[in-house]
Amino acid sequence: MSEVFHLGLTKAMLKGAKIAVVPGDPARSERIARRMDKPEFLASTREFTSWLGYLGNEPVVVCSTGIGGPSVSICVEELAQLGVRTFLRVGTTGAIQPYINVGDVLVTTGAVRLDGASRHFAPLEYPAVADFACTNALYNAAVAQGVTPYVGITASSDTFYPGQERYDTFSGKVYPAFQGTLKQWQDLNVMNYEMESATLLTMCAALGLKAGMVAGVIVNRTQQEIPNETTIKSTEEKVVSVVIEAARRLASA
Ligand SMILES: O=P(O)(O)O[C@H]1O[C@H](CO)[C@@H](O)[C@H]1O
Ligand SMILES: O=c1cc[nH]c(=O)[nH]1
Repeated sequence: MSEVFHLGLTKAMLKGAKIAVVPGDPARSERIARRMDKPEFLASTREFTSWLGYLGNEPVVVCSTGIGGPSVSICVEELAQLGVRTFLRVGTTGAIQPYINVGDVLVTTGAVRLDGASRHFAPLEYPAVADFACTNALYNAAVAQGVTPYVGITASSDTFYPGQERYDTFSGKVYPAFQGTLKQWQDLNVMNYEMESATLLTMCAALGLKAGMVAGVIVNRTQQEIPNETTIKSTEEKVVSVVIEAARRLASA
């Protein structure tokens, strides 16, 4: 019997896990857990698919957040109720700087709060910043695997289309408030767009939880709009390796 509203999980199922790896895509949960020891399926409800794995003696829960801030906030809140204190998001992303390539790895230090959910945890003046130890672990894990990540700011939007200034082929519309914003964030040295880090980083900082964020670049918005399936797979494998190594380092710290 679930002890939380949505996730279908209990404290006993988490075996005392203090660290969670939180991808957006539910299908990614199993792929991540299977890279750990003793992978075990826990539950699948709505967008939340949960697995448990071990890194050494340390249990680590993997739970997908689905897309966007509201569902991230539920995932984090309910995992925290079950004892989790550290959250590592591993996602895909669209780069907006011309020098960042598809396949590159990005570690987010802070997010531009283009979401709504983070405002339910702290006013807009409050920064969406990553935890230093999580960021350090993600950066060092990447370097240890021969990958030098870009480190910096991510624009985190509630919408994939207008909020990331995609003039979709159906309507051709982007609401005026978002017209010109891709160029604006480029000029302000923002690395990329994704959809969860603003909520994750704001709520974790505000609630006294730790959070970090790593993403693999699957498109560069200055070059193309549609990602290549093979590239998505290889990029995902790369960032999954990084997040698992980072979790291992945090677990043994
Ligand atoms: O690959 P995930 O983790 O889902 O992350 C990115 O992909 C989704 C959009 O396609 C959004 O969730 C965005 O943040
Ligand atoms: O461009 C992109 C690619 C992945 N995820 C996003 O949110 N945006």
